[in-house]
Amino acid sequence: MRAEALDTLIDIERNKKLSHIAIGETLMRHQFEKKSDRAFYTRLCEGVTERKIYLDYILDTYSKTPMRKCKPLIRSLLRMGAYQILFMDVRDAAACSEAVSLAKKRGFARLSGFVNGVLRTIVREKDRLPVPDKKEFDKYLSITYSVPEWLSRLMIDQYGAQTAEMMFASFLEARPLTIRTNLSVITPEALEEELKKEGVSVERGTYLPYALTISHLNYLGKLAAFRQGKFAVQDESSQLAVEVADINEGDFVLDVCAAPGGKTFHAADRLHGTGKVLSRDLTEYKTDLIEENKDRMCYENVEVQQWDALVEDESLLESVDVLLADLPCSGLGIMGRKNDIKYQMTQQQLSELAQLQRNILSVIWKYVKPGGEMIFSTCTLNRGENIENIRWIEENTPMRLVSIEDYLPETLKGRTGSQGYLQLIPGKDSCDGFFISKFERPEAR
Ligand SMILES: C[S@@+](CC[C@H](N)C(=O)[O-])C[C@H]1O[C@@H](n2cnc3c(N)ncnc32)[C@H](O)[C@@H]1O
Repeated sequence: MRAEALDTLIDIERNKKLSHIAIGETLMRHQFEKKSDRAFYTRLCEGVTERKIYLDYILDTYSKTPMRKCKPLIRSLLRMGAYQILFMDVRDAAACSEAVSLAKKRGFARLSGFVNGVLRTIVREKDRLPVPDKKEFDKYLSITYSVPEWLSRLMIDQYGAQTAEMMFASFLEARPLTIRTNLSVITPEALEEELKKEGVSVERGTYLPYALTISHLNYLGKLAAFRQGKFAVQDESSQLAVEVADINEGDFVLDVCAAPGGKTFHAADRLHGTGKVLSRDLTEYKTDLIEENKDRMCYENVEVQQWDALVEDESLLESVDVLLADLPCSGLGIMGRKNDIKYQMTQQQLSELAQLQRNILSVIWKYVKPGGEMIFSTCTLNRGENIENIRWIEENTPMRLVSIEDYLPETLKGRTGSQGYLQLIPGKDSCDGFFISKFERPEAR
């Protein structure tokens, strides 16, 4: 598994590949027989990626050559070794000797002594590792939680030092997979039973009665309940975005940025076979993802369409009961699930995404019927893309923020839901970072 992990980590770095794609490709190719091998491989690749900045800080302390100057293969080997020694339940000797043997096998015999020396020093120094100075708190957060310094500063500016640290720490914690019961075909209780029979550990969700968390599963596609569309993988934060929408039987729901369809199918579930959800996304690749999920979930009342949300569709003006505007965003709220976001996002992209949202919003609000509603949501923590954009909507469209307080679970009440929006914060809330707001189009006078 270590050899495969090494190849994957080099692939991610050299080809700038998204880690979940590189990992997924290897899992497809190798089909590890044992569940434990698959878990070891995945944990090693994900762990090294998510702790990269911290690992380099430690390795640079004990290596004469800084990591940025090492050959890619040696750098990945050292990161893998250090990760096993510091964060995994692996014998230190095995972590070192396997790294040495991989260096030799890959034609770097002359550097195997260097690899051995650095890793064995980390083993020896394990209990007195350097700790970054808290006086420069942005640097301290950046190294400790492996986030770029600009991002650390942004979160400190927007949320304060304590909350920023809580969020970054929470992103590094293991997260169970959250699912939404497809209430059209099964109850949460029956689904829980079925999953347990398939050997999966199941817990109830924190906020919603139809949310469950699952763990100890090998591969999602192997679960009959998944293949039969009895549930969808969806974080509770994202489920809350549809929970606060007033979707009634017979409604026409438009989901303008829908792939892979999480909220589309949740909305369809609410319609109980009546009305319609028009589910759109920009590219064919994305609409194919929605179609795939539609085939599995078997909703008749979902229509999938390729459409650029920036282009006005005259045929839809003032026709929609509920508009789902789950817009493209920086994804800072899901950094814990998608390790690449923190390394690939830039400050410039944050502003471009906020502007893209405004451009989309300036077109789509017109589809809402007078008296109808729009849910504007993002999976980010960046205020420029959420709170500042709800102000923009209020100033530039006739849409008016309306309270979501009555729709929120007890534990989330009193968090500005009465003003019409909710910012979920990882570490404080038991879910991803997510932003939800609700607007109504006033009735014509
Ligand atoms: C946050 S994701 C949507 C997640 C989805 N609502 C769900 O719950 O599964 C944003 C989506 O917006 C799509 N998108 C980006 N620009 C778009 C555009 N101009 N028109 C339509 N969709 C767009 C992206 O392809 C992406 O699938």
